[in-house]
Amino acid sequence: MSRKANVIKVIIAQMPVGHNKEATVAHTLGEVRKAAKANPTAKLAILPESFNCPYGPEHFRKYSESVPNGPTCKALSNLAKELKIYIIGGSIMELDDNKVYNTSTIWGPSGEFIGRHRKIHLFAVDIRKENLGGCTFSEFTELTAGKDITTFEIEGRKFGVGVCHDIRFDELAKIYRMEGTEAMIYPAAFCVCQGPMHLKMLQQARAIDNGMFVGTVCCARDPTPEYVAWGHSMIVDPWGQTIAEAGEKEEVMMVDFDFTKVDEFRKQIPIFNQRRTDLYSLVYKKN
Ligand SMILES: O=C(O)CCC(=O)C(=O)O
Repeated sequence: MSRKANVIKVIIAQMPVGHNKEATVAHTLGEVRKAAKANPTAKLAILPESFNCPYGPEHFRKYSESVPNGPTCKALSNLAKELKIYIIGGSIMELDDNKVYNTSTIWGPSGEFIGRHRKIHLFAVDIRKENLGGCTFSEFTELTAGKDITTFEIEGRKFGVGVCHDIRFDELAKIYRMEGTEAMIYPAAFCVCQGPMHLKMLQQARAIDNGMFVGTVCCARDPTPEYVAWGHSMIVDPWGQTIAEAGEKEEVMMVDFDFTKVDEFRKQIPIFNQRRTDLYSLVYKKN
């Protein structure tokens, strides 16, 4: 068996999303290119949720395209090949058989399509909170939910992918843990209401529950649309410590995922093996 990497350097690209899809994609991928050239040891780049489409149900179908052969996918594939890195392409709106999915695509260093994660838990809330402005939003009118979990490996370390609201479901993260995942990545678009309340705590909870890295890569703040993104992309280590956090604006961070922390946490706090599976169980009903 090949040796597992101890540290994997990752580019976290918190980017703004405009109304001109081509221009947004070109800008985002250009910033990733700059970061990768300045940091040639980076192995993976991650983009935000809905990174080429303003986050609102009225836009989803209009901006949707086919996976893996649409124009945004081609651009992601070409960039991965040019830079010889892995890319988790945030998410885009995928059109398939007249249905629209919120889909994260994953690309390998030869530009190959490794897989897709269709957001499993569609987002719908109606929150009223003094001082935070509240949030009423639903993806259910426009989107279809995915059914499958998605993992892939870089140098012997297993990454799992969810999309934004998927992070609220501890069962899903546990299933990924049962599949051997060591880092969960959630391209996200938390807004200014739930972001400050929950984003960090959710990441810490999923990380400590499962002894794994948990990363969110979010859209940068644009105060003009109805849905105002919180920004604050963040990487939390298996011990629940925040090792990187962006502000609210466009920002590219370089983050070392030191996987020896996963090994240490799992050895020193062996809760996964202490589960009372004689008393309870969690089952992934694979389709
Ligand atoms: O779960 C939340 O509060 C936010 C989720 C979200 O913004 C999304 O799924 O895009």
